[in-house]
Order: sequence, then C-alpha cells, then structure tokens
Amino acid sequence: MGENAIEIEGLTKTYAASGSQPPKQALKGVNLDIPAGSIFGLLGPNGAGKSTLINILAGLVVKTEGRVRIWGFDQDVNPRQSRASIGVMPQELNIDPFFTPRAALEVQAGLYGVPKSQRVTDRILKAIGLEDKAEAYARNLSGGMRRRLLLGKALVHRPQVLVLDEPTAGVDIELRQMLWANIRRLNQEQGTTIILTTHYLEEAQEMCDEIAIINHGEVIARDTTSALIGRMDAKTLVIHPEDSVALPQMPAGVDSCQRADGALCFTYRRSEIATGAVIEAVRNAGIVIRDIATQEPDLEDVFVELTSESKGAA
Ligand SMILES: Nc1ncnc2c1ncn2[C@@H]1O[C@H](COP(=O)(O)OP(=O)(O)OP(=O)(O)O)[C@@H](O)[C@H]1O
Repeated sequence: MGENAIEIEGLTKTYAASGSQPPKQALKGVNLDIPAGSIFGLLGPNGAGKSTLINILAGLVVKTEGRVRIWGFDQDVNPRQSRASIGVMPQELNIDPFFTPRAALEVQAGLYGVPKSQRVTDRILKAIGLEDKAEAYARNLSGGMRRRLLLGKALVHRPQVLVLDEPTAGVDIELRQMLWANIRRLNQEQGTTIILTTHYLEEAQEMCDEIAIINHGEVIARDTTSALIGRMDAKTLVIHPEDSVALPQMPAGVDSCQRADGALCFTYRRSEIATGAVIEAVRNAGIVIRDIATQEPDLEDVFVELTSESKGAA
C-alpha cells in the first residue's frame, strides 16, 4: 500500500435524464488523492457533488468515467478488494427495527463475508457504547444510539478507510463529542483513514488534517486545513475606546468602520500592514484603548470566498 488511501483520477458522473429533467453532470473530472492515515474533510455547498463522490467510493453509484483506487485496489480491476477496504456510515438512519444491535452487526458481518471466528461484535458494541443495549430492538433505540449503531455497522469488516456522510448532522453536543472521540480513536489507534463530509465548518477545522472543497462537481481547493486558512490574508482588529470617539485617520490600506456599540473595526492585509501600526495610528489620534480583540480568518471565510469566486464558472 502506497501513501494514499484513495486515488481518484478524471472522475465524472452524469446522471441520466429522467422525465422533464435533463441529464445532470454531478462530477466534472475530479482528481483527488487522500493520504493514508489522515482525517480528510470533503466540503462544499448543497448539490456540489459530495454525496455522489462518496457513493461512488462506496460502490453505491456507478461512475461515468475515470479511475478510483481504494487502498491500492482499482474499483474496476479488483472490485471485491476495493469494496472490502472501505466502510461507509450513511446519513440516513436506515436500520431494521426488528434487529437488535448485536444481530444487526452480525448480519452486516455476514454480508461482508467475515467468518464467525474473526468477528469483533463485542468489541464494536463496546466501542460505540451500546453494550447494554446489545439485545434491545433497534426500534427502541434513541436517534443517537441508532447513529452509533450505523457507525458500528460500517466497522464490521475492519475497513482501512471509513467514510462518514454528515456524521453529526442534527445530533446534540454530547453525542457529537462521543462520535468524534470514537472516530479520533479509530484514526489514532488503528490508523484508519477517515473521510467525512460536514456542514459544520468549525468541526472540519477542528477535526480534519486536510480538506478538499468541491463546487459544481469540481475540486476548487485542496490543502492542509492550516494552509487553507493561511491563504486568507485579511485580519480585523476591534478596538474598544475608553470614551466615545470618532473614527480616526488610518494608514492607506486599512478599512475602518464603527460598530453600533462604539467599537472601532479595522480590516487590513496581514502581509502588508503590521497590527502595531494600526494600534499606533489609533493612539496617535489621542484615543485611549480600553480593550482590543483580533478576528483571525477561519475556514468559513475561506469557504465563502472560494465558493463565491467559482459561482460564475457553473
Ligand atoms: N440520482 C440522481 N439523479 C439525478 N441527479 C442527481 C441524482 N443524485 C444527485 N443528483 C444531482 O447531482 C448534483 C450533485 O448532488 P450530490 O447529492 O452529490 O451533492 P451534495 O454535494 O452531496 O449535496 P448535499 O450537501 O445537498 O447532500 C445535484 O445537482 C443533484 O441534484
């Protein structure tokens, strides 16, 4: 196995026309390598093509063109091995209500051809915190427990690559933290490569080593999370003056505004203007500073800038 868990080359997907709907090209030649052992985020606005990409990886959607290698196995050449290398936790809570968690895991293991002697059902039940619910009917499980069971089902064949489609959408903070702890542990202790889509950019920023941003079926950015954020050059300084004051004269390149609460905001390029120079200009105007805060760019800023830039390209 090389250093990439996933290698995607020239991947396209066109959904056929149906009724009055014209054909839809959901992926337009995606090239993407996902390093083994990483926690990789796949971000993009609604309809960008994330689910299509994930579903192709999972073998649920048939690609139109291109190559996909999972853990070194070409999907077309070694379909069985490539499928055995990946586990998918879907977004929908599609759990058979009449199975107990133990039975659901056993059935899933059977589907993947895991011999009884190699099954790790108890270990998975423990990892997802459902030991004491192992014999309960799934219809009696809470939404959070069902979600954890879905994670467990994705793990029965011990895949090297785990794909999570919006794993924490609509779940409460406590469960979200528990899911993340589980996922981090899998990544750290077993080296499982994690690929996830999320609408929570804060979560992606906190969890993911690397990120690809998809828009209109194309990868428009792919980098380490910190490098992506580093691309944003803007910085905002918020100064709370001791007394109410007017906006002072500022050096060229500084955008000034005053908030309703009287605070002064200065936005400038970090690469061009030093924060010290901004503060000095404020002091030179005779303003006494009570408090200062800075606002650094975050993933949300990067996301908004990149996806709005490429809007016209659709
Ligand atoms: N089965 C299908 N038939 C026709 N068009 C489809 C089908 N599935 C998805 N599409 C279209 O392909 C495009 C990409 O959809 P996809 O579900 O991959 O996006 P997404 O990034 O996952 O969006 P979301 O965040 O809303 O889940 C959209 O325009 C969607 O309407």
